[in-house]
Amino acid sequence: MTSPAPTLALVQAGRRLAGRAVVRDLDLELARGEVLGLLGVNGAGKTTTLRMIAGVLAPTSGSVRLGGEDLYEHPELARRRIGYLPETPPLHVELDAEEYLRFCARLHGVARGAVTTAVARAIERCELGEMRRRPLGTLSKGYRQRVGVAQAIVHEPELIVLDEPASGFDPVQALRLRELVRGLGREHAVVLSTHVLPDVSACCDRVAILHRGELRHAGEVHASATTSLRVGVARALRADDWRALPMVVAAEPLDLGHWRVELAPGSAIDAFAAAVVAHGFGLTALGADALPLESTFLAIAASDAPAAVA
Ligand SMILES: Nc1ncnc2c1ncn2[C@@H]1O[C@H](COP(=O)(O)OP(=O)(O)OP(=O)(O)O)[C@@H](O)[C@H]1O
Repeated sequence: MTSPAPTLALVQAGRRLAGRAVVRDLDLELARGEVLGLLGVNGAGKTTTLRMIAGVLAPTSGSVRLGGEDLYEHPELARRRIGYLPETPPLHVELDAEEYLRFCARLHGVARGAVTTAVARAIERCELGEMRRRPLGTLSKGYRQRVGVAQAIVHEPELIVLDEPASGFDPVQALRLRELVRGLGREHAVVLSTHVLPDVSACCDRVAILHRGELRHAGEVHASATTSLRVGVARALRADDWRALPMVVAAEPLDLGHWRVELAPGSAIDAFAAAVVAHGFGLTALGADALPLESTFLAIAASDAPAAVA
């Protein structure tokens, strides 16, 4: 039996703009139930990639496939089965959120009788209830962005593509957005471009890092998180003190009372915590260290040497 085609597949996809190869030879796959974070410095090619994935920009080489079907041989797929939040949401300022979302739902092929329920669900998920009757032109940037997310999900698409969705959000809204994206990722395939590394750690299963139009890194967000920990201790320690714990392969101080500790692959975190306590270090905090993603990103951003694709 052949396995089903992934929700999204980029096969050697590339795009030239103004005579220049802006994105080259991208190979990526994404299944329903996964959230992919697309990272890259300004100009890396994220928006161009998202536009190809969303079906609004044709690749000039390779292909983009939705459930195994070429998006450019079947352009109607994008309208019904993909939801896209571009950098600037295409809002009709004179409409209110409810009217606009009804319009979007119909445009994306939601049956007339199902529109009211679909719009109510999108309004609830994006917490737009209080604002649903206000003309879009009078909403704050954060609320307009929420309406932009709502139009991308109102038709329950298989694939949701979000370009910088947290742009204009205050910190509370940004945290809520993380929860929303995680929730969407349980039922859909989600691609999210962002500059915010903690957003990727918090709500993505996988990460792809673009640099100068090439995929420089692709892998699991949490693949190495269990071996790199941020540990708080009450006792003043030297790096050598950590050698007493058999599972520790490296330790470096971060600030007074905090260490980054690398564990040998396969080490159990509860055994490590027990050892820290048994040695009387005075454990005050223990958490996953976000550094692997951050250091990978910074190394790629700083260097033009090709890096491994995991
Ligand atoms: N229409 C266009 N014509 C020519 N070049 C373009 C066009 N659109 C984008 N580019 C170039 O392609 C490259 C990638 O742009 P893109 O917007 O995809 O990057 P990005 O990673 O999304 O950047 P940012 O984080 O700043 O939004 C940039 O060098 C940009 O100048």
